[in-house]
Amino acid sequence: MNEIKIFSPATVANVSCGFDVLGFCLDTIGDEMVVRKTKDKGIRITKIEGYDLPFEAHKNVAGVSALALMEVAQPHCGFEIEIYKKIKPGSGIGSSSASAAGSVWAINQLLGSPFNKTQITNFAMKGEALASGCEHADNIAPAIFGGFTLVKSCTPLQVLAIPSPSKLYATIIHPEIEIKTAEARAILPKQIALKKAITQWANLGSLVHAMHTSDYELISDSLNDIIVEPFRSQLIPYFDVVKTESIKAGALGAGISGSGPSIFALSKGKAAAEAVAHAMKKVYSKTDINFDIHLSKINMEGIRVIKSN
Ligand SMILES: Nc1ncnc2c1ncn2[C@@H]1O[C@H](COP(=O)(O)OP(=O)(O)O)[C@@H](O)[C@H]1O
Ligand SMILES: N[C@@H](CCOP(=O)(O)O)C(=O)O
Repeated sequence: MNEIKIFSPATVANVSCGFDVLGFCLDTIGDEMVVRKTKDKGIRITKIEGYDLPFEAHKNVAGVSALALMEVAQPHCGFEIEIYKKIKPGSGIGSSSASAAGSVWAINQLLGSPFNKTQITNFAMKGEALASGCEHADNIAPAIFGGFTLVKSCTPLQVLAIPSPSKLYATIIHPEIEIKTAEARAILPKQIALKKAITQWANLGSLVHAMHTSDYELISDSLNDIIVEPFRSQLIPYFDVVKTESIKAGALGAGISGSGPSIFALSKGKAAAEAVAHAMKKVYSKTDINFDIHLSKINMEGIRVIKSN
């Protein structure tokens, strides 16, 4: 195989109570990338469509993760990368992760799959660190493993695949303001009160249990974030109204997607997710903020091949 075209999905990180550890993979929104072998060694980004992003490999997350893989793999060829960007950078649904994960996933395929998913995640984290200022894998892991993932540890990297109930649907609204992940991290407190930590890890534990047992009521009861959301929600206009209206419309829960400004809701079944989309739209329609909305089932496969030759 000399060339591969892939779909690299958007992802929702944190999922309310799982800051930096929990995430899930979306099905209906993602970037496309073409990666091909070249005789010249090294990584070249030859095309970027959709958004204005750096072409220099060491400044683009797709290049940084690819270079990390190359350093270990030392292949006898190089690679050129084309990025067809559909996920707006800074939208909170893993735009940088889709590129960072996509390039290494594709190169691994072209090299005959010498690395496993955990190793690919490790390389991709190097790219993600360029965008967010630190290595976190809660977007990268669901893009590579699919479904819901829990990052038990970053060093050494340990990713757990969490099952999810089959009727779970996500609704995402993206109000068109940009929040850089690095900036949304900088406003967070360095220390938290033990009492709050106890509530948060109880919610995370019960959410993971609920996913294993397909207990939708417990999912609903666990989707709370009392640590990060109070700070970041101030950066998102009408966040509280969108959240309240989503839950009134039938969502199991709603919260900030990644570092925002996108807001996600989880619902039981497509009809409920559509009702939530309607309620979310209604809020921003009354303002001068532009938005786009996505409905998606949980993508259990993660990154996938569109074509190869
Ligand atoms: N291939 C890429 N895709 C997206 N963002 C990239 C890429 N390469 C570098 N970046 C930089 O990463 C930042 C966006 O990342 P981030 O703030 O984490 O947004 P998101 O939450 O959408 O991932 C921007 O500063 C952007 O210029
Ligand atoms: N855990 C990270 C996730 C950032 O997600 P993104 O989609 O906004 O890049 C954080 O919350 O900072």
